[in-house]
Amino acid sequence: MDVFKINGQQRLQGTIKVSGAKNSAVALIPASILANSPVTIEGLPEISDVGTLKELLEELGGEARFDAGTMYIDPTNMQDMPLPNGNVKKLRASYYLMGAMLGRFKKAVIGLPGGCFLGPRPIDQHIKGFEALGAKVTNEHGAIYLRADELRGAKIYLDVVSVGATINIMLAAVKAKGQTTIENAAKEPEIIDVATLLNNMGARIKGAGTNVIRIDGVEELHGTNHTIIPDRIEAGTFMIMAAVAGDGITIDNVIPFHVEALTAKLREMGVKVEEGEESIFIPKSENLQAVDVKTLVYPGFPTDLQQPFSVLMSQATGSSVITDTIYSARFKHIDELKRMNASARVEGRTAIISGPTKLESASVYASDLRAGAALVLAGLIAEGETEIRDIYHIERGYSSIIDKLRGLGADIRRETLEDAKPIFKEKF
Ligand SMILES: CC(=O)N[C@H]1[C@@H](OP(=O)(O)OP(=O)(O)OC[C@H]2O[C@@H](n3ccc(=O)[nH]c3=O)[C@H](O)[C@@H]2O)O[C@H](CO)[C@@H](O)[C@@H]1O
Ligand SMILES: C=C(OP(=O)(O)O)C(=O)O
Repeated sequence: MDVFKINGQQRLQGTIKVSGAKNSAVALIPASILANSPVTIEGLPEISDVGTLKELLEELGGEARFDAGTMYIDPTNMQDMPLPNGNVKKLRASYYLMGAMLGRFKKAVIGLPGGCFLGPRPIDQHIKGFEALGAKVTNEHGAIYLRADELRGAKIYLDVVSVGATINIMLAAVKAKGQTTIENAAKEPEIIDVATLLNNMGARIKGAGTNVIRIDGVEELHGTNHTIIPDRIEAGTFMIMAAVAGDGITIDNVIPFHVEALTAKLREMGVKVEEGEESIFIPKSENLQAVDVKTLVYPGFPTDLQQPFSVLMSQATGSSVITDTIYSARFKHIDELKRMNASARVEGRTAIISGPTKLESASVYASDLRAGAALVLAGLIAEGETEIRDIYHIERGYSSIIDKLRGLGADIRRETLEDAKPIFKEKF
């Protein structure tokens, strides 16, 4: 069992480069299943979610090679193998195999997805979409069975604005007969990225990035080359790190427009954010002031940044409040931060954090991906050596994190501990 050890209170300086977006990568890779010739995706992050999806494509009989951020995928010999267990349980985004396989084979058997536990994460809107397109969908012993004689375009109104359902319905609809309309669609940049790949494969999708997406079905999709967008959540994590532990940090390979909600909150706290075309510079921050944050669907403040942001709140003067309107139980990191001397409490969907507090090192557990990111930030500013367990969560989403942080002067290393048993079990 590997852990991260961080010797805190080193001031960080320099340039850190953001990798390709995890939440695009995990949809772009399954989208390749729909092509009748090879697809190449460039700029992919080297994270375990990408490795797991590569293995899943291979389980389907596809050929996939991954080298230096570029994945070559030949989907021509893939078959509709059932995937009820195993790798599908390791990540949330295995649900995209449902839409992609339904679109290509008109049938699929996919185990219910894994990923971070943040409260209930139903997939009823995905299923509603597949059924509207003509699929019969059943849940048998924890696996979803999908089958359609023919997929026909339909008008689908999402009851909940869902990133996953929006992309999954796009994947299933691109080869359906006729027009599909997704109303109340999610608008995240990753949805535009997936639509761009699909359109370059020959699909006809309009409106991605707005709340109404129209898809005119086509007979065939072909291979293409695609370069992924930068990861706005990784960029945001580094911006927060720069505000809390930096002596001047440039975040490179970021689209400043994608992180505007965070930039606005940082400025409200007193952080200076200097935007370039594809970079952001944050000088040393002083006299941070408490703020309140409410997570919302894009372009609102992302739920995926509220956990790292809570560390910054612990260093601000006054009482800050975070309300997570997307997930009901995304506060497991708060107990771990309290072990490090943070002054915080959780009330329902809200965390109240008072500061500024001097954080102290402790042995802590990453209960999920962004909880892990929050603990890394806390370890960077804490006095003494912090040990973070269950780091496999962090490695689902942060590419080369040790090397990147060391490049700024952080004292962080990975160590193997024989006795470290994970306490937050993966949801297999
Ligand atoms: C792989 C990926 O892209 N993961 C992201 C994606 O997750 P994911 O796609 O799972 O999140 P959704 O946008 O679907 O979920 C948003 C909200 O809708 C609810 N819901 C969703 C689907 C459904 O069928 N029924 C339903 O009730 C969820 O419980 C949640 O409260 O968007 C989340 C919200 O920005 C991010 O935190 C995740 O990092
Ligand atoms: C919740 C997240 O990921 P996933 O949906 O893959 O579990 C995340 O990226 O913060």
